[in-house]
Amino acid sequence: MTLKKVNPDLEKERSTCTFNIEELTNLLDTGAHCTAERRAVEDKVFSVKELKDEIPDEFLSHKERYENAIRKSVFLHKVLQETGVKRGVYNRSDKSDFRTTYYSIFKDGSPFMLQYSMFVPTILGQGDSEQVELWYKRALNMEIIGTYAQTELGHGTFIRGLETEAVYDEKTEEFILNSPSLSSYKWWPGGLGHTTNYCIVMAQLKIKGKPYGMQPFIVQIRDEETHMPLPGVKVGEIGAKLAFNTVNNGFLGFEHVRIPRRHMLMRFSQVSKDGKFTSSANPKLAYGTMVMVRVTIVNSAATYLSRAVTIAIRYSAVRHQSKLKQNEPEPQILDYVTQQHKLFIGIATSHAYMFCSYWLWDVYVMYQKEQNVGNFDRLPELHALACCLKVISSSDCTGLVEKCRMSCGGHGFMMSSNLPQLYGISTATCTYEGENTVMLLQTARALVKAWELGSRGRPFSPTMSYFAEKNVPSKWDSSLEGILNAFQKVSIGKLSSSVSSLQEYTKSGLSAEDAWNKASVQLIGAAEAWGRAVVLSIYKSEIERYGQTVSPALKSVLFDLVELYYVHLTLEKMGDLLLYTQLSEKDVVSLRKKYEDLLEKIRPNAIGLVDAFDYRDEVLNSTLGSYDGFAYERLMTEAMKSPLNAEPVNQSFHKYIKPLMKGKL
Ligand SMILES: CCCCCCCCCCCCCCCCC/C=C/C(=O)SCCNC(=O)CCNC(=O)[C@H](O)C(C)(C)COP(=O)(O)OP(=O)(O)OC[C@H]1O[C@@H](n2cnc3c(N)ncnc32)[C@H](O)[C@@H]1OP(=O)(O)O
Ligand SMILES: Cc1cc2nc3c(=O)[nH]c(=O)nc-3n(C[C@H](O)[C@H](O)[C@H](O)COP(=O)(O)OP(=O)(O)OC[C@H]3O[C@@H](n4cnc5c(N)ncnc54)[C@H](O)[C@@H]3O)c2cc1C
Repeated sequence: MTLKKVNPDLEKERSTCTFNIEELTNLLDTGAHCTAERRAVEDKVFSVKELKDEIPDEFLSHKERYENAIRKSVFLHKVLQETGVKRGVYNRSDKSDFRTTYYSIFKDGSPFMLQYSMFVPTILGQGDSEQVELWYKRALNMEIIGTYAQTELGHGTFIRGLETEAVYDEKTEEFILNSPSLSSYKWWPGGLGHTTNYCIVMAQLKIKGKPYGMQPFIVQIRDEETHMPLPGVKVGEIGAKLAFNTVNNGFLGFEHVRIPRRHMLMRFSQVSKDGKFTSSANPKLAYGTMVMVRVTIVNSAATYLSRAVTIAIRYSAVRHQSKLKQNEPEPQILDYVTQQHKLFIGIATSHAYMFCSYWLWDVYVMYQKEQNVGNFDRLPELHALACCLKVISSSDCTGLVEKCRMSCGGHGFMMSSNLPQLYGISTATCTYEGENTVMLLQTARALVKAWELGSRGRPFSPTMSYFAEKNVPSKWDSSLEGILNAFQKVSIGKLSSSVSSLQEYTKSGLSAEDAWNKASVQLIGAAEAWGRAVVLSIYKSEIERYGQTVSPALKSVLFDLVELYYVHLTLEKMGDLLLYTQLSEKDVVSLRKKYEDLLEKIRPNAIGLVDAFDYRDEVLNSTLGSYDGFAYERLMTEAMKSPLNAEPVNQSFHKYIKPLMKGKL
């Protein structure tokens, strides 16, 4: 099929863009040098023919998909090694550490994913210098391939309830790993099924019968030559899932498997040869990898959404349907304001979380530096931020990815659109690395503690400082500052009500735990409200900061999106605002008009805004979202790849249908 260069609809759209697309790309990539570096890596990666799929993945069997994913993972590793990309070392954004490039090769994840995302970072974060020297090099060279094995069949959320044991035997200076029950089997770790030969096992340390809490151990599970499971190791794959079907998530059980003492990662806690335990300065340091991954999820969530919204907006610009005016041709569906309502918030939300993720990453890096000199003061706030922003970014972005899929009508249901797969990998972020409700409850725990300490005169940490302000009623103000203040009032109101309920429930005789459980719906509301106030504040302040360095044309568009985000959220959360602020019906009417004006203002820049995410066709992997906009041609080309289309009549006709038709069954 010969294609014209670009669909005229998209050509027209690109001509109405009011800002410099490259300037926005550089800003989103955290610098022009990051864009250049990313494009150079992409040029290299996408020129490798072995990394291209001849048959779409969805037409392969489960086993074939796994084998194909392994083949590509190996080629990709080689290419990334040649380009000098540091695997296992995170950066501020998915794009600048090439996660996005990496994942464009696998629509459903890679079996090496956990090697890079958690195995190597845990060695770096939890190993002492000697252990890092030994294991990091081996892992980087792929001499060993590992995963992070924490979750068990019986427990994921409740880490203290994990059952896998590591019992120290001082006679042999070894730990004995054991899985005492079916529910203690590790369940979920990526790559564990048939890919990894080592793993970090989080297990309950016991010395002379005394428990010392969960600690990380590096455990060999397969022979380095034959890849056979080692004696006492029971390992396999957990089966088909909603997504992540090429990640090779696995199960693992131990029958008294012995490992050397120095295989416990000992940066923070140590066990001496004679079985003396030295505790870390803060027992929660063993949970450090989870904090780091939660921080990175905020950017991943924004990136998944930016891919989905690019596909949906490009498709909406080339798709014509129905009639707006009787005597005119069918309009582009992007001209329907309801379509703009579904999609433009996707661009703004992606920006909001991207800019917040850069800020959060900087907070994390700052904490790391302080932690290295024994200062853990920032950890409680960082933990609360990582939990809460992980939750609202993953749930908002996943909801909007699904909205993007539905906004493409029937074609959004096609696997070749890549929207179902994007939904799959996005919704997984709501569960992994801490289930979202549980993470909100962790956030609420930190907020209630801060509130109670604050009421006794203790200072609030920076993102909670507004708790100190008196919640006095003031006139509604629709400026950005006014809306931010209003959301802070909602946050204070919800937290204050939750704390009152907790106090009332305990006063009425409930235990602290029962009171907490009874008030927990309110508590997760308070946690979410704090997260909203943080995101509104950081998104605005980051754009104000960048606004001073970018061109006036770009600054104006960036603020259109900030305003859209603010007004959209105000209308969405109207109930809360009516309860806790002076918002009136008149204000709502004028905000609705403001919202409609903003959609109209953003409309000419819609394609420019998604082009600025700078996703090559190979990254989007979508029949609907390609840069040239030839969606129908691509849909047909992909349909022809269905194995059923290889022959005009399928054998099942002769075997079953014909006898049925002839009444000969
Ligand atoms: C680089 C180039 C090449 C390209 C390749 C790139 C590839 C990279 C791809 C990257 C993509 C990323 C994909 C990642 C894939 C991830 C796959 C998934 C992995 C997992 O899911 S691993 C398992 C995760 N599991 C969890 O998250 C479990 C959740 N549960 C918990 O975290 C906890 O148990 C809890 C938070 C629920 C707490 O439970 P509990 O009540 O038991 O708590 P405690 O009583 O023990 O403690 C409460 C106090 O401790 C503080 N606390 C809790 N957690 C932390 C923490 N992590 N840090 C600091 N402090 C913590 C609380 O605040 C409490 O403090 P207080 O003072 O007592 O109030
Ligand atoms: C795609 C994917 C990849 C994963 N990869 C890995 C991996 O590589 N390594 C690894 O170790 N793990 C991995 N996991 C496991 C993951 O971390 C856990 O599934 C997650 O932490 C949730 O724990 P759970 O499954 O035990 O859920 P549960 O805790 O059983 O949650 C079930 C329900 O109970 C509720 N609930 C639980 N506790 C509470 C509470 N205290 N208060 C209120 N409600 C509660 C939850 O809100 C939820 O509604 C992965 C999971 C997925 C889906």
